[in-house]
Amino acid sequence: MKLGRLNHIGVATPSIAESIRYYREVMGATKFHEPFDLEAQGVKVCFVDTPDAAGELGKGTQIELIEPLGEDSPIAKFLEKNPAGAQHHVCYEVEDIEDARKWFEEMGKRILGPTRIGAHGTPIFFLHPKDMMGQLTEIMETPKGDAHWSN
Ligand SMILES: CC[C@H](C(=O)O)C(=O)SCCNC(=O)CCNC(=O)[C@H](O)C(C)(C)COP(=O)(O)OP(=O)(O)OC[C@H]1O[C@@H](n2cnc3c(N)ncnc32)[C@H](O)[C@@H]1OP(=O)(O)O
Ligand SMILES: [Co+2]
Repeated sequence: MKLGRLNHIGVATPSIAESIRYYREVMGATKFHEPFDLEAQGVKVCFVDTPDAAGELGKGTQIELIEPLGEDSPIAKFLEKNPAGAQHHVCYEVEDIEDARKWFEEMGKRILGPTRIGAHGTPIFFLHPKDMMGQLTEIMETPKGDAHWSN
């Protein structure tokens, strides 16, 4: 497996509305995507764009704001421990999600649940933070047709 780009940083927040204000007013962010509910994953999601190396918005790493949705949201307990919100996970891209799953399984890393469709509409899975140097790690298959794998 080859490490791909850092697709997003997951940031848990008690309020996406408040976080949007923060990223706009304090951090000077300008590109906010429409928040949406991801019921199957128990979160409300809002992507905030950061510029890529050329200063362009649209291809750079995103901030993924996630707010608990429903009773058994997987981030509810995390927010109890971090009531103001906190950096929650990182998401790296890979070329082939099944190849990546085998790679980590063979190393004995705990994969949290089945491979499923994530917030970008592509297959993802999570790796337990205790097996990943303390970092909850999301692996996401690069959207097909994304030229960056060709270079
Ligand atoms: C998929 C849609 C979207 C996308 O990008 O496509 C998302 O990213 S949605 C993101 C929300 N979904 C998930 O996080 C799913 C995977 N997460 C889990 O399965 C759980 O959150 C889990 C297993 C990581 C933690 O479970 P729980 O919240 O019940 O907490 P525990 O007390 O059992 O945790 C055990 C141990 O891990 C430490 N921990 C918990 N969360 C994190 C974290 N985000 N980063 C680092 N460490 C974490 C926790 O402190 C416990 O450690 P201990 O030393 O035992 O206290
Ligand atoms: Co994520």
